[in-house]
Amino acid sequence: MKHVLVVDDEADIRSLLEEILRDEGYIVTTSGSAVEAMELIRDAEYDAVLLDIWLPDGDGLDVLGKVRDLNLPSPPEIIMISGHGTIESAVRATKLGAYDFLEKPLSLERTLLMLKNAIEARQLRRDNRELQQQLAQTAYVTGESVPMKALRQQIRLMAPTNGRVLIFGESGTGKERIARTMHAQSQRADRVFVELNCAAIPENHIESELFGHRHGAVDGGAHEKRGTFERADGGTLFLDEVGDMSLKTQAKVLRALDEQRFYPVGAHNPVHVDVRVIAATNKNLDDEIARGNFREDLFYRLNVIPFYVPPLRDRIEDLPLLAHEFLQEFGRQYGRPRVEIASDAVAALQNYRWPGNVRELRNVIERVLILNPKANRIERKHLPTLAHRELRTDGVPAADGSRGSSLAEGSRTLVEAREAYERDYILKKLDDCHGNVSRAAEALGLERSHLYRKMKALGVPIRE
Ligand SMILES: Nc1ncnc2c1ncn2[C@@H]1O[C@H](COP(=O)(O)OP(=O)(O)OP(=O)(O)O)[C@@H](O)[C@H]1O
Repeated sequence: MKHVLVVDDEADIRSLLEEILRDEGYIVTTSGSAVEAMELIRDAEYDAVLLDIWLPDGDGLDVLGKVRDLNLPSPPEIIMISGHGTIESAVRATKLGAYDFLEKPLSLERTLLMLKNAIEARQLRRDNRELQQQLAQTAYVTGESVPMKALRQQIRLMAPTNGRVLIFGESGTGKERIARTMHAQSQRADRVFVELNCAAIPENHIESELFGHRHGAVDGGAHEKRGTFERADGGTLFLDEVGDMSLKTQAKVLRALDEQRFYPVGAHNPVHVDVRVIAATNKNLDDEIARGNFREDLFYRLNVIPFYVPPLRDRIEDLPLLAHEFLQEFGRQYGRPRVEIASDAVAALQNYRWPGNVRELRNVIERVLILNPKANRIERKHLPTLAHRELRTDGVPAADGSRGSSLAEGSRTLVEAREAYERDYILKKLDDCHGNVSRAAEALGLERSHLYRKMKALGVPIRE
């Protein structure tokens, strides 16, 4: 429920507004003085303040200035109330940052509408700030291994240019993270970053997802839809799993990249856009080109600069840093900011091959925290049993010298056992189908996009 503070020297206006606003579902606090209003604003969070300009112990304008000086993390929207002869001050107040002003005698309809709009504006500002913070939080790439340092250097060089980048790497290695970091360091940082995962969308929908459609152009599509290219206008479009597009869609994407314009499905006029495209794939596109599945001209258009992200097992020295980072992230999220991880647990984690790469590590750390709510220190015994077949046998022993044993001898929960079974079964079907996800999906009785999402969630590497 939204909280409104009414500050007015006239008692009957205060009580009238209080009654009406309560009926409208607001929580209402009232005050008749400038000093008290300041105290209230300092002590509680209000969504909006209706503030009279004339107060017995001060001026509404002073209150406005003081609220601004408080630098509150989420300040209220302030609507000034002016009587005769104070309209000029009210106009000045809006210049000083008040949302708007209302004249006495108050119109009920106008007051309610303005209050609603002010509260919505505040909410939008908050959402926007949160989005910016989220973006800033994920806009860096952790890792001190040689390839990760080199990648960071490449990002720094490429980000400010408009150059297209194609990122290669197994599932979960951090390709999207790299794309977001590039966007955050680019001149488009204050514009949108739009992601489209070409593998997660059924083949016959990709075109309308990318380019949108006009009224009635798509089955069941009674309304118009803006595609990802249009939504990304001015910003960055991240095309994930770009190797999963049909040849027909590839031809359209090629044209859109060349001309920076395209035709939505069923449209007669083109839409012009200014979009930077960053693409990613976990397929070997050279092979796909040789097999006739991927257009060579599109490959060169996208691949102005190639970025290679190595799998986690090939930069296992990055694991301790990543594990600590995820521990801190989830520790904060679950109200345990001081939780630590023991070095034998880190060593055991380094002894695993991480087929699902950094995503799998992040999931494991979150799961360990949830399943051990009392542990302030994560030890080896707390780790789940990870798939035995993925333990390292490449001569890289864990710090404690162990090799080839499961991470923890503890018993599995039902969820873990089911996940392990599902993972093994999917891997077996993939083996049977020589890694072809579409055929494995058919054999398992699943939609390809559904199997794809499942593989991602279970940390099954996607190597078609
Ligand atoms: N270097 C890194 N530092 C911190 N977090 C990372 C890093 N790399 C990956 N992550 C985290 O791991 C998870 C998976 O990363 P991301 O989605 O970028 O991988 P991806 O290669 O795009 O995967 P997919 O190919 O399956 O789409 C995300 O939560 C991401 O924030």
